[in-house]
Amino acid sequence: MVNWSPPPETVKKRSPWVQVVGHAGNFQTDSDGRLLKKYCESEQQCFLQLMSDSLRPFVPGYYGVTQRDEQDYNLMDDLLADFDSPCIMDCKMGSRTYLEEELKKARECPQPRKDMYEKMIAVDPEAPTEEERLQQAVLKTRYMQWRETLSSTATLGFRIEGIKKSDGTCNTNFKRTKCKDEVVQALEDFVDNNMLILRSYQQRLQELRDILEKSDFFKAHEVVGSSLLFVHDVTGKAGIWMIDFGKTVPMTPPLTLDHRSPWLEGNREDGYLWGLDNFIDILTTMLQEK
Ligand SMILES: Nc1ncnc2c1ncn2[C@@H]1O[C@H](COP(=O)(O)OP(=O)(O)OP(=O)(O)O)[C@@H](O)[C@H]1O
Ligand SMILES: O=P(O)(O)O[C@@H]1[C@H](O)[C@H](O)[C@@H](OP(=O)(O)O)[C@H](OP(=O)(O)O)[C@H]1O
Repeated sequence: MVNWSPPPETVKKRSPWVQVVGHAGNFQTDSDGRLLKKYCESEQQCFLQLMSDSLRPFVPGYYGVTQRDEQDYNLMDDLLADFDSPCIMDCKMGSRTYLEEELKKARECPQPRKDMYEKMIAVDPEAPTEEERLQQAVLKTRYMQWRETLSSTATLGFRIEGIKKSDGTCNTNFKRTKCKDEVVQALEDFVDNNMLILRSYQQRLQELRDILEKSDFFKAHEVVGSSLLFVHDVTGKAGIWMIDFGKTVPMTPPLTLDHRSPWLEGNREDGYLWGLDNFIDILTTMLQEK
């Protein structure tokens, strides 16, 4: 028997997976270019529906639930697997980052959080109210609203959460990146002024918008806290995918959302498409000005 192995140059090197932002300890990798994310039932329900929705090309492939060390995980494609030392950006979409349900619960049973108070004063010691200062704690919804107005979430309907460059540097210090000029600067730095990459991203976002406007899944879900993951590498390859459906919840039929109308409590609008429109406009202006 002859043992054959391919010549070294044809063996594809897989870049190791890296997490840009999000909860620490939520992910594990496997050897097949797949990722395990701690099981969340609502996320599983979304993935199951997305696999037969028109949005399928814009989300990681989903392979069901798996167990490791007695913990359940949702198994999905590692979107970085086909890239060579990728640059990665996580942008949280929408004008609201907490569910209406969370607001209701916070009113019925307020649970002020000390960790969020600490995170708040680390950024702005003046931000807490007198009452919050006395309690040394803030409600989660209050913290989330504060984060929205401090960043571009409230004014543009999306915000940059983190950027990891191909040289390994990682920046998650975007809490105060709010106005258009600051967003543009961060985007220019992310693509290293490569207009071909920027054009690919603009086209991919336009394709995504076309599909979102027709998707049955999207119409029927409040999409909160979900991100777009931007990935490109030195070969010029670039892609964008929707990730994180932990707070994407179904509307009660026949209710639907347009994802552009301003949020008024009770209407459950999330501002996702409003944010995407703004994102596309920003990229278009950047390309015109070059
Ligand atoms: N399918 C994927 N392929 C590659 N990287 C991924 C994938 N899903 C998530 N990631 C990485 O993990 C990070 C966190 O992902 P995600 O938002 O799903 O986690 P989370 O813990 O639910 O976050 P949050 O704190 O916003 O709730 C992303 O920024 C990205 O770097
Ligand atoms: O980015 P920050 O400022 O660190 O704040 C976190 C961020 O808003 C996460 O999206 C949120 O998790 P969810 O989206 O799952 O609500 C988390 O809440 P948590 O601490 O309750 O997990 C916050 O602490």
